[in-house]
Amino acid sequence: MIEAVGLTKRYGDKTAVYNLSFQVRPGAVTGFLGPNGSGKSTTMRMILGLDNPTSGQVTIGGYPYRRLPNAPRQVGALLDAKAVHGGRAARNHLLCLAQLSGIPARRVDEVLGVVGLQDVARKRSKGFSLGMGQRLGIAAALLGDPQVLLFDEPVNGLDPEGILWVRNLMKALAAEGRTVFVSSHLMSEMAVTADHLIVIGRGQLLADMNIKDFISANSADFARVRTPETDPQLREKLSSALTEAGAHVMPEQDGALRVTGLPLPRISDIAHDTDVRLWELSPHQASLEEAYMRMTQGAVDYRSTIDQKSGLQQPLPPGVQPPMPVPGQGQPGWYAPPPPQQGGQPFSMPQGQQQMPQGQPPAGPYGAPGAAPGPGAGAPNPYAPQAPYAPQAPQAPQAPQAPQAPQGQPSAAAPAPGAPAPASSAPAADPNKPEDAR
Ligand SMILES: Nc1ncnc2c1ncn2[C@@H]1O[C@H](COP(=O)(O)OP(=O)(O)OP(=O)(O)O)[C@@H](O)[C@H]1O
Repeated sequence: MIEAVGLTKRYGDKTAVYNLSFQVRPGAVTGFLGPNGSGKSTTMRMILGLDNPTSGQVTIGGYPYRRLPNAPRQVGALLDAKAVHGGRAARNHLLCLAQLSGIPARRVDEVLGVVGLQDVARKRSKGFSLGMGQRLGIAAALLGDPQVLLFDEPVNGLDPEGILWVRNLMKALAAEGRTVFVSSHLMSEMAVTADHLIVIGRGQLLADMNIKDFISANSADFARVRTPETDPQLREKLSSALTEAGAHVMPEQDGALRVTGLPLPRISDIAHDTDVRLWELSPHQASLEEAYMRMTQGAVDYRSTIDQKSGLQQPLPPGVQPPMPVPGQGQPGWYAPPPPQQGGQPFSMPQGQQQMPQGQPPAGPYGAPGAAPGPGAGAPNPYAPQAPYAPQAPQAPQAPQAPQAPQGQPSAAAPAPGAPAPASSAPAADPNKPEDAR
């Protein structure tokens, strides 16, 4: 188990992590989420002894990483896939790591097979693609057959087959009782991989809960209502009647209406009373992405602006409307708060219609996709069936409270021997400036 207590890290004036306390338990995949610059990599570096906390502590199995007996056999990590000697062949890179940790050489061939790199084992890693580099980093993490594994953005650059493989790998490792802590910005992937979530924003804990609880706590169910396309006036008529009855109604791109704040039977009654026929009236649950966006919207530091293309844009032809926002694509305002709802959820999802799948770890050990038979490639390749996942629309954001400005001294990074290299850094900001809110 990984346990952080009051973990704080400051780089000069910049507070990267503030007073984080959480536990990452064995036997589950724990997703580590947060916007860019929220402190995920910094936290992982502190877990691995690559950075010293300014205050607080983090332990693995009760020990700080640097005091862990034979740490590389107990903890494996992928922090930065580029942190390899590019002139060294993949196999030699792993052999060096193995020798440093007293791991037998045959294990190197095993992990090369597991990640599907056996055919390029003797090639220099500087010629590797991003995805091949990720696979090599994962191989290094698995080398010591550790009980605790940390992965920072492991699916970066992987092809769809590789993403599926990593998903199954994480689940299989957790099913074997290991502690698996994985950061990612790919919400759809996290939704089908993680059992538990730790979410941070601006270095502070925003949520530490089961993934299903996270979605229900941060999103509202909604109804999709579709009126006959042949008569657009019916849509307007129903929309006004629903709004009058207290619903929040948003048009969707395909002509349907997204309705929150009223139970399904009430929507049906209103449609009947206003003499509007319905082509669809269906219950929906928000996705992890929508729940995440809602929770973290107030903690996003780096936000894009609309490209005005000043002087470059052709005016729209007469009668042509600008495109509508698409749910889940993050347009400003899409996650705006809906009006208050009475009694919480407008309606509940019927049993068996929950869209968040639970982890379904493959029965056997993990294997790489497309791994040709070779040294150590004997592991079966479990493409476990995946539960369906249908992203739906977002709801209201809740701005997290701005952290207090903690007092403390910056401390220098000090990599531990045999541990992965730290991730890159960015310019510091003044934590006491109002716009930084730290
Ligand atoms: N060595 C460093 N010196 C100064 N500031 C740093 C250093 N490392 C990280 N930071 C700052 O700490 C904050 C957290 O960075 P960190 O890399 O941990 O975020 P992250 O959540 O991993 O981001 P991303 O999702 O973009 O990878 C950022 O504002 C970053 O600029």
